[in-house]
Amino acid sequence: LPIISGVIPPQETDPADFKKRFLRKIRKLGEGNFGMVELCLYDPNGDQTGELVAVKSLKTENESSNLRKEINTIRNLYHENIVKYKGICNEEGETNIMLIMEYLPAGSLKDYLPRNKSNITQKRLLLYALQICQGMEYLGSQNYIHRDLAARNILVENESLVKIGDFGLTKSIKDDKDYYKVTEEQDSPVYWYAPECLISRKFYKASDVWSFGVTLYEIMTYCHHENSPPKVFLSMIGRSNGQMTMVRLVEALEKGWRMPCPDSCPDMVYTQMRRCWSQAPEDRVDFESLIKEFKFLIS
Ligand SMILES: C=Cc1cc(F)c(CN2CC[C@](CC#N)(n3cc(C(N)=O)c(NC(=O)OC)n3)[C@H](F)C2)cc1O
Repeated sequence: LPIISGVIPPQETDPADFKKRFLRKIRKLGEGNFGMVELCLYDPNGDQTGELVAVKSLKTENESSNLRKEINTIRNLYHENIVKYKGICNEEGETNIMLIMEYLPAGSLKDYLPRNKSNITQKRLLLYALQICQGMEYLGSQNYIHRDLAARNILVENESLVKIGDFGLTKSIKDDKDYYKVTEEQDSPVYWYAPECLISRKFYKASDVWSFGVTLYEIMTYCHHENSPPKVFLSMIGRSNGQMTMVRLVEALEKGWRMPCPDSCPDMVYTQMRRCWSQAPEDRVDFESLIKEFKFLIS
């Protein structure tokens, strides 16, 4: 039979391969040390019928190895509480690769909670806490340590679903060690860091549990800027210059000082925070136990 004329088989195109010429920058969503995340319209038909995506790119090229590691991390993560990888844009040779992710217009909990405080119940806050623990338990099961868990990196899909949205500092601990040793001097989010991270720059999965406790504190205060962890710590340790701040923070934590129970936060929830903030990593609760606790508190 002659080939039916006029029927051209669709070109086999890889949906994860984004062409730079079809990416239209709309606005910046965030800024990091070495790069940024921008809202873009991917519009191959050139008629505004394309889809909105979040694009992470680098300011300088020398960080591309970090971004490549982040891409290889997020592309292999499949969980409802982890932001979806969509693909990469990798043209003009190998230099400036870009990570394309799904766009969640409601933004992070840091944006969402203060704006919607009046119609978010405490039970809903505990649902978000549960979902973050479920995403983190999955991340740990893949032998990754997040190292930057905070409300600013949790995205809101809708009022009943949140996702871990950024993996810029995530490290794999696949080989023999059970910790990651910080090498680069990032201006680290010290107020979310466990003592062992501040003292020996070692990150364990239990260090992510500590950061989750700080994130839970943010959630229970609806991310109100007056109660932000930096403000609360600085009000306790007093203002000082950069280096001294770290020293005073470590001293306060070693003396057992912890952030106080936020107003209107139930004791049973504050108890979970304190279980995340045990001085020794091995004494901290794990995400599996936290999931059971939040399921009970929500039921
Ligand atoms: C190069 C490194 C680097 C650069 C950065 F800008 C940041 C900081 N950035 C992280 C991604 C971010 C917050 C999260 N999670 N976000 C993602 C979405 C989305 N996928 O929709 C979104 N949406 C939104 O704001 O809608 C109104 N915000 C926000 F851009 C901050 C971290 C970095 O490591």
